[in-house]
Amino acid sequence: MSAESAVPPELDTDLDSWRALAAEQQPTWPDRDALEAVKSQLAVSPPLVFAGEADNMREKLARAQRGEAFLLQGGDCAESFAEADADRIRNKIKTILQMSIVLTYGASMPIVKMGRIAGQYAKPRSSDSETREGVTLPAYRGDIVNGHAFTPESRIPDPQRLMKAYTTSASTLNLTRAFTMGGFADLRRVHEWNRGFTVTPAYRTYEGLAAEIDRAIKFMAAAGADFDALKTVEFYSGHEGLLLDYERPLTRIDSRTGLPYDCSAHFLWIGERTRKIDGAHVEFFSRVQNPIGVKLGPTTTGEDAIALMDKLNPEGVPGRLTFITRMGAGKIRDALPSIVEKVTADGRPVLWVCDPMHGNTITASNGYKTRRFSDVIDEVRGFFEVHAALGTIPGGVHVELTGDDVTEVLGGSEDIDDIGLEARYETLVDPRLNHAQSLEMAFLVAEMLRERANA
Ligand SMILES: O=C[C@H](O)[C@H](O)COP(=O)(O)O
Ligand SMILES: C=C(OP(=O)(O)O)C(=O)O
Ligand SMILES: [Mn+2]
Repeated sequence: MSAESAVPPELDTDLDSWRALAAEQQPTWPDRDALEAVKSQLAVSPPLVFAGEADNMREKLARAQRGEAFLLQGGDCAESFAEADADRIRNKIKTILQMSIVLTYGASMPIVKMGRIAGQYAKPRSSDSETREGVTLPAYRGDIVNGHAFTPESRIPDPQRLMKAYTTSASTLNLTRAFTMGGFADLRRVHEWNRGFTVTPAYRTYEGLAAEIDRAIKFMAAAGADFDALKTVEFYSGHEGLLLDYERPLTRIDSRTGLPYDCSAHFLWIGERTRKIDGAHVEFFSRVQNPIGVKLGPTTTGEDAIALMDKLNPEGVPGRLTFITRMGAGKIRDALPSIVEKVTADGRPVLWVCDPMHGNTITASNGYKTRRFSDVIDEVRGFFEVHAALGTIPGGVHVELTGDDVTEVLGGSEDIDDIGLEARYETLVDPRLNHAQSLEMAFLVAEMLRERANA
């Protein structure tokens, strides 16, 4: 018996029901024996998260559903093994902490913080292959599958990468936990989170806000407040639940409840390309207890959304299901209302989150895959407008970003143009907001949240 099937038979059957269905976007592993060996190894490796943490997160997301909190999720489009180093992880965490403080302070709203981090290694692609200068090779599908280098050897799916994804996720999560629980995230260090970044207009605006927070904290200290609660922050991990050869072996039976949890992350989302109602991904994630997200692109209908609710959250458990809409700035105002209306009429709760990145991808004149900062902001604005018009709750944003000083998205206060993209275009798949653009976005979203609160 393989280690992967070392769970009670009745649950094993449930967790493997997806195997009878079509699983899109999976690699063809050439070495099946090596794959089975790695899956067995993963199945006996310690879980990366504790099921109780996923339950806590579900409760936090339920608050966001009710408009009592707001979700901020950010991180790379595709994490890479080579870049899972301390500096980059710290910059990413600092950027998300800074954004969240801007949102908390600007909108007087608790922020649920989640990275696209510690597992965001598998990528769905539009095409199975990539052609450069007449040479065609299999597409890069994320570091968990194959290498980014454009050579035949590197593009062969290698099962050993599953184990490397697990160990790199473990070390990334370990450092993330150290930063967020070990004193670094203490609210009294708000200034320090800005150190080391390039001085931009957003950096200066943040300094001003940090000074105000300092003054408020000093005032509260003088008034005798107890600051123990400010020392740590809850930070959750999330990634696209795409590669079932990874997610299934990391799914464990929780000893407290006897129920299955995917212990590769707190939160898993199903992508736009794999959300078919009768597909393997929706079937698999319907069986685990974690909070689950589904990306909804512009072709989604209200009926699709209800079918997903029937399958993924039939009982309407608060916090269980998040719809991450990614329509495009030009489409959201037309495409979103009918979906929200249908879901609202159903009555079961969902958390509405806006991904303003994936519907706004364009190709620059010099060939770079990019996005306009103005389109990103316009999509978030459209998202807030639609929810305001319908009296529903815009509950969060989901963003591709990095703490590094890259040049991948057009615009922002540094006004990056087509040629400017050439300076530091480093992403492996999709363009990310850099540090300054991430802060600018947080200031703009804080304003939108404030307007909503005052409406
Ligand atoms: O991150 C999202 C998708 O994996 C990505 O946008 C697909 O990109 P592609 O169209 O270049 O394959
Ligand atoms: C693949 C992604 O998005 P989508 O499924 O929305 O295209 C992603 O979030 O990287
Ligand atoms: Mn992406």
